[in-house]
Amino acid sequence: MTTTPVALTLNAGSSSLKFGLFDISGAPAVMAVGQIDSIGKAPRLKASFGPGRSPVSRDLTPAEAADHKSALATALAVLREAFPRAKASAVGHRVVHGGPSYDRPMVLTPEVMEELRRLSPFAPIHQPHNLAGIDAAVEAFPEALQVACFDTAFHRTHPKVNDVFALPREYYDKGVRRYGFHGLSYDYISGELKRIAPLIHEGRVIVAHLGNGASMCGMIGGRSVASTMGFTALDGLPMGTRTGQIDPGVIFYMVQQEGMSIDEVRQLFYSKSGLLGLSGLSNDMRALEAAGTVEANEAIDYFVFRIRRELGGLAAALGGLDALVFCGGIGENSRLIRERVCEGMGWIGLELDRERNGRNDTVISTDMSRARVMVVPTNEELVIARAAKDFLDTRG
Ligand SMILES: Nc1ncnc2c1ncn2[C@@H]1O[C@H](COP(=O)(O)OP(=O)(O)O)[C@@H](O)[C@H]1O
Ligand SMILES: CC(=O)OP(=O)(O)O
Ligand SMILES: [Mg+2]
Repeated sequence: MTTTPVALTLNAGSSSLKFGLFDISGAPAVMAVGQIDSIGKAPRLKASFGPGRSPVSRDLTPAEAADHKSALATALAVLREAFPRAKASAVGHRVVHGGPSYDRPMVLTPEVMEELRRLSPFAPIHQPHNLAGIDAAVEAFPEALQVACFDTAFHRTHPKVNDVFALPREYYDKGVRRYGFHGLSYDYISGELKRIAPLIHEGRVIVAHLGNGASMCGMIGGRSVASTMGFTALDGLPMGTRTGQIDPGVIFYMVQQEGMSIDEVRQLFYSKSGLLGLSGLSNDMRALEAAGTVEANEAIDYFVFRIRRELGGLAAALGGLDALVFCGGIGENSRLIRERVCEGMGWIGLELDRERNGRNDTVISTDMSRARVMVVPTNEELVIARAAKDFLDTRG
């Protein structure tokens, strides 16, 4: 049996499971990363195992990933086959909701689990999967340290004005607040900026995490000041299947005039709207860019329009802008979206260099641009692995 300490990371999304295996004898070094997409529909596995080993990319049978639990079993089987002697000393979990009090990773105890279960209604398409992943991991690795890393934790530095809704005060005390999400991604980007662009890191930065879920975060000195997601991961930008910001009056209309139940409205807002709803075609930006239909183009127009609106709003909250950073599947890969977001944004100091953008360079603004535009691939798994290692180290 190997003596190398290893951490497993699990990141259960609404329809995907991302996993990583890290050697944590020093700074976490990736041994394997992978993901299973389209769980419960047409599942597909992708995994890579470092230099000299062939990556895997194959369709799974429906039974291999019928739900998150079976997807986890499949992922573990793939990892065991690739690293038969590895034994996880710690399992780090991405947990979307940490509520008002968790502002850093936590070791999972029965008390913490109970609090996280209580938060499930706040993140209905994420939290139950995160918790199911934890239960399954405890069963599979009973001796490993189980660590939760929260999407909300990074935003606990929000000033109160960015934390409240204009509701009677009692609801704030009950936890009805603007939490903000994608914090592991923002944490990673903040750390990367400190490493590769320390002066920018000290300044006013807007990070656009544009994936299937999408949000933006305004930071000063690498700390979150404001973000577009609020009480749940439904607010802010339109997403693959989520509405983003919407007049809450629409909910009353759907219930009272369309005769929908609250569950049906939830389904509609979380799973049938966003890019999918507007395009009538797909939640996948690649498919929309390729389609060229009026509806697909309108979906892209709305996505870009809302990003640009939030950019202006966040810049106002920060008192100016020193850099815009793109990350997430769309932010890291879509030249078109980046170009359209930055088009005509000279007034806010952004000037894109088309060639650099076309090459996916790290800096994609011109040398004359007052604010820098950057593409920084995010790495939520590494943030989780670091937290797991820190806990293991402090426990000796
Ligand atoms: N080359 C590309 N061009 C445009 N969009 C892309 C490209 N590659 C990936 N994407 C988009 O990225 C999104 C998924 O992002 P990702 O960050 O992996 O999502 P999540 O982690 O939230 O599931 C999808 O909409 C996908 O179409
Ligand atoms: C919080 C959230 O929206 O997460 P994801 O992007 O994984 O859906
Ligand atoms: Mg994501």
